[in-house]
Amino acid sequence: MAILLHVEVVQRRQSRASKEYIKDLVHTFLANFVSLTPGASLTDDDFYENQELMEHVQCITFCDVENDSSAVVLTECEIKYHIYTLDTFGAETDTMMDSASGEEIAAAEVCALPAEQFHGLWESLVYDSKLKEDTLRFVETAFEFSDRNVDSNIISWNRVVLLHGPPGTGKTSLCRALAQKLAIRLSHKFPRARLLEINAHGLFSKWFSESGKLVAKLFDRIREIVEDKRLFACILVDEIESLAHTRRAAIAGLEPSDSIRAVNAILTQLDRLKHHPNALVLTTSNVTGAIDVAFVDRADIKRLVGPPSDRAAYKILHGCCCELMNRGVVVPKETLLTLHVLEASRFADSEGSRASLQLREVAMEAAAANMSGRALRRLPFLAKALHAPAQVNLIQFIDALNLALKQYLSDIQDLND
Ligand SMILES: Nc1ncnc2c1ncn2[C@@H]1O[C@H](COP(=O)(O)OP(=O)(O)OP(=O)(O)O)[C@@H](O)[C@H]1O
Repeated sequence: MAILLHVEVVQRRQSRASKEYIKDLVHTFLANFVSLTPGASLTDDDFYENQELMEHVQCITFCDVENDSSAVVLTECEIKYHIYTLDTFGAETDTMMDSASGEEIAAAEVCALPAEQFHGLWESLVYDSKLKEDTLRFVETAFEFSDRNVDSNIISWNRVVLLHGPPGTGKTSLCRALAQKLAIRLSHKFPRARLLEINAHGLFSKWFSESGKLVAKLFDRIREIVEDKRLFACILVDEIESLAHTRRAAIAGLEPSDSIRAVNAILTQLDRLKHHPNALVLTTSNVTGAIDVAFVDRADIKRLVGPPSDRAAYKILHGCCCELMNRGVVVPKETLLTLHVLEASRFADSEGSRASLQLREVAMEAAAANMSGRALRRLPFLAKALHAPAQVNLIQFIDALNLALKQYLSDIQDLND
């Protein structure tokens, strides 16, 4: 069976060419390649000699659902093209006024998709399990069921996703990346797409005398958006546990009891969205135990998102080092081996593998300490700022990464003591 390869093509905003024309252009260009690596992208640097591509295309990314890293042979692939432009306007904050206190609350952020700010986010997230692919497939299946009018009384699905796990493991980023990916993949059905991020923590971190009304107003606005059946709407509720926290505080008499009503209103309103086949609810939580059982039950897919394993940590640090070499921060540009190549050589020590093996040591130590993806991505910055000479080569930089990691672990230890 042929491998399905999705080729995502970002068309330049100023290009007026038709999608069909861009598709032919890219297809002809790809005939120059024998194999491609899923997750890889081609930009100006890779096709600057092709005038037509330069004029119309900003970036070409390859993704296949089965395989996230090893190369695929083009003649064995069925290629699906997705041609789109990126929205550059950024997010718009939807504010609401609590008329009793006069305080203004940022209730939601709305942004048109696919957005420039989320470009490449999907590819930058590294997980060992098939978390990204599974989540994407789940949502695609939910939309297929809706398309085929599968009776939801017989097979129930709500188009609600819950990602939970420790802070900094990429839950919010994954939700945003998923929304962007779906906006691209489902554009034949939904030519327009929006991401609405509800600030649950902001709405409930403090009691506003009119929380109930604010929730109602917020969902009036969301309903207005989802009424457009040709628009795909992703509603992201970060830190959903803050709803449960408010409920508990109200029951304990620490908050006015009508705050329970406001929280219940959010849950009911989220529930109602399931009647809109163009709406998807994405939620995240740092603490699974504290989430409302009523809510957990509604989510079709609940996935634990943990800190990167040593393999994922290596991939993340590998990507960081390559970026710094590409930008001339670490010079000269040298080859860092991928994990596949290291494994194939059984981690044999040689001139060409030394830097990679040292980087792997750092990755293994970071993973053993359960370092979050967020902390890991910050490590190269700390290494350059505090532990590297002004002119730094790759081996020196990996030494600096090691020192930065040691410092991080000792700072964490001090905090825990
Ligand atoms: N597995 C990962 N692969 C690559 N990058 C990661 C990974 N996990 C986290 N990051 C990076 O860490 C940063 C923080 O991620 P994000 O805010 O999405 O995490 P979170 O789990 O939602 O955190 P919180 O619960 O504290 O809000 C992002 O820049 C993201 O790119």
